[in-house]
Amino acid sequence: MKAAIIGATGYGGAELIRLIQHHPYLELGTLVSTSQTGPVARVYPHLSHIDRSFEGLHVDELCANNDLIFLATPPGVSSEWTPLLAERGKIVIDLSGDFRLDRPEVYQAWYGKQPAPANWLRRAVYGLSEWFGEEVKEAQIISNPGCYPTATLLALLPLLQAKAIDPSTIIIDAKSGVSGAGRGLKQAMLFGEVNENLRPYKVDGHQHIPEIERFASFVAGQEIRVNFVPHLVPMNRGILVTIYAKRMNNYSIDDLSEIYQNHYQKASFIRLRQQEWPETKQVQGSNYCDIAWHIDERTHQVIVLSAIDNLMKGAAGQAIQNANLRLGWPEESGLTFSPLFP
Ligand SMILES: NC(=O)C1=CN([C@@H]2O[C@H](COP(=O)(O)OP(=O)(O)OC[C@H]3O[C@@H](n4cnc5c(N)ncnc54)[C@H](OP(=O)(O)O)[C@@H]3O)[C@@H](O)[C@H]2O)C=CC1
Ligand SMILES: CC(=O)N[C@@H](CCC(=O)OP(=O)(O)O)C(=O)O
Repeated sequence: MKAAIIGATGYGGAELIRLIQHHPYLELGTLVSTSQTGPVARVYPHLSHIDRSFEGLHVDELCANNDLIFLATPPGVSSEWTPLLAERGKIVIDLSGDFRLDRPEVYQAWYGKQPAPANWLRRAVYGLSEWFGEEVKEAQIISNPGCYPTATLLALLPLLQAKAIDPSTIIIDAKSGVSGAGRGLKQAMLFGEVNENLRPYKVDGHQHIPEIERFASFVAGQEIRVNFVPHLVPMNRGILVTIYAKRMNNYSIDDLSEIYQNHYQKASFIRLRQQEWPETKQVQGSNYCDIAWHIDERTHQVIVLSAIDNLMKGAAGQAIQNANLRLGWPEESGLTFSPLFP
């Protein structure tokens, strides 16, 4: 199966190239760039062993030469291209936020971009693989989750489903490495401004809030609002979220362990850590999500920690996991390598 990448010059695109190159069933198809032509090595010297070039975006040619199309493009791009590709029968996996929200006005409010038409939004399946894998198997448009929502929802959903926490008390404290912001030049991402700095941002509203609330509400069966504050950390890769919520129904730490074990017993990429706290270094370069939990018996507060690599489980790794599910291959195909350590 040939897989094209639109946005192949970005960080998500480069990670997809790396993963597809080692995939047992996928082959690199067209590598689309709207700004670059010429060899991949000119943009990414670390990929100089890959004898391929970037090409412009020509829809008919792209669809004729590829089976599967990944979009790793900024917000507002996929909403335009996905309908054209899907109408030509292609499977589309979108790494951007364009198809994660079901209501166009909500997308417009949080992303400030023109949304895809509502009927197209409804056709997309949310690719949080461990929760919606059965739907992904049948989907033509797979909307890959955001990096923060992936780390957050994987930790939060089992507790919401089990009614182990009070849904009105959820606080999500999140931290990300700089690759989460993409490869584009931005003054705020200069070494001198990021190094030795810990920066909260979008405290007054991050675009991942409605995505987290949509799927938390769906699983809990009630409308949920969360507090979410992201921080930029001077490291390349990784996300760590710490979630706080009030315990309900007097659940014990053993009950929480049982909830997580029951839910994730068959999930190859979820590593449940008991009394060992997740760290970004322990998942770096891999598709794992490490989750641990604790109850403060004095305050009745549940504390859950979750770590992923934002470019892997938070983007390209999960996109490949979804391609595997969709195409009927073992879910782990091309993703079984261990984290890079140290
Ligand atoms: N970085 C991360 O950790 C994560 C990113 N995401 C999402 O994935 C998507 C890609 O992210 P990332 O790789 O980091 O971003 P980058 O900024 O690194 O790359 C985006 C790429 O999109 C291409 N592009 C820009 N404008 C257009 C356009 N109008 N039409 C077609 N292609 C265009 C650019 O390539 P060129 O100019 O060569 O065409 C660019 O290389 C984004 O939506 C992001 O929000 C999701 C989860 C995690
Ligand atoms: C560190 C950093 O800047 N991270 C980005 C991650 C967003 C992202 O990946 O975009 P989607 O909305 O498409 O998921 C941010 O917080 O905006």
